Amino acid sequence: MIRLHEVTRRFGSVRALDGMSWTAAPGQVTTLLGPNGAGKTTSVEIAEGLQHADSGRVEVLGTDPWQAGPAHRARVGVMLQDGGLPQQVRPMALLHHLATFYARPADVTELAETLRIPEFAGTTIRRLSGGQRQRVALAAALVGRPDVLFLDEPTAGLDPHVRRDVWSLIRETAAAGATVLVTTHSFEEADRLADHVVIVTTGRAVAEGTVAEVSGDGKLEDAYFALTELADAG
Ligand SMILES: Nc1ncnc2c1ncn2[C@@H]1O[C@H](COP(=O)(O)OP(=O)(O)OP(=O)(O)O)[C@@H](O)[C@H]1O
Repeated sequence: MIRLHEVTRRFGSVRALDGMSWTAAPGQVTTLLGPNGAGKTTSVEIAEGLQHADSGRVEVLGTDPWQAGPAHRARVGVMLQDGGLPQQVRPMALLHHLATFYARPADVTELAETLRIPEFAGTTIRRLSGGQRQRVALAAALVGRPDVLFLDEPTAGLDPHVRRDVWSLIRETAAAGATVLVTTHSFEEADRLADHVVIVTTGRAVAEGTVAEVSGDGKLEDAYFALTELADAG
């Protein structure tokens, strides 16, 4: 479970988070949608324990992530946009190495096959294409079989086959009981994946619920534009 309640975070005069509240439940995919600068990355980094909140309450797996120790962090998987991967290593060597950090890691061979990593297993990470690198970053986030998984735009730049496989892998991860949080700018991705949608703008959540609840009688896209334009005007 991830829970943010009335969280604030300032950078100088910028109020990145201005009373941000949302939740993400186990066994569900929650997608966070919102314009550039709305506060998605800041709220996710706070939930990951990489940044602290100025005020408000943050709880992940029953713990304040900023105070949490290594046992908590081992239960959390993170996929960052630019990967943060070592450059001179081949993908399988990296994944086998990461698996040794966990008590009950995923089956590395199976995980790699699902993400079609064997296609480029002989290439060092430095020489991979953006999409290939992203697949390795996703495998790295999943190898510890995390209870909470944070994915930042997981399918941006992926080809349609791989995107479809990544979507089913994300659904399977949630079906196995994990709390999965996905930030995205894709309405299609939110429609396909989300059990729960949160729309954020100017540092606050302005809607939260199932796709049907948030969309009302129209499409998710229409609700998004109405809600984010309304908040900007206010
Ligand atoms: N370290 C920082 N120093 C100064 N300002 C920051 C910092 N981090 C974030 N901000 C500001 O806080 C606001 C929210 O940024 P954030 O990265 O959370 O937005 P986002 O919703 O993730 O945007 P995007 O869709 O572009 O990734 C922005 O105005 C951003 O410029």
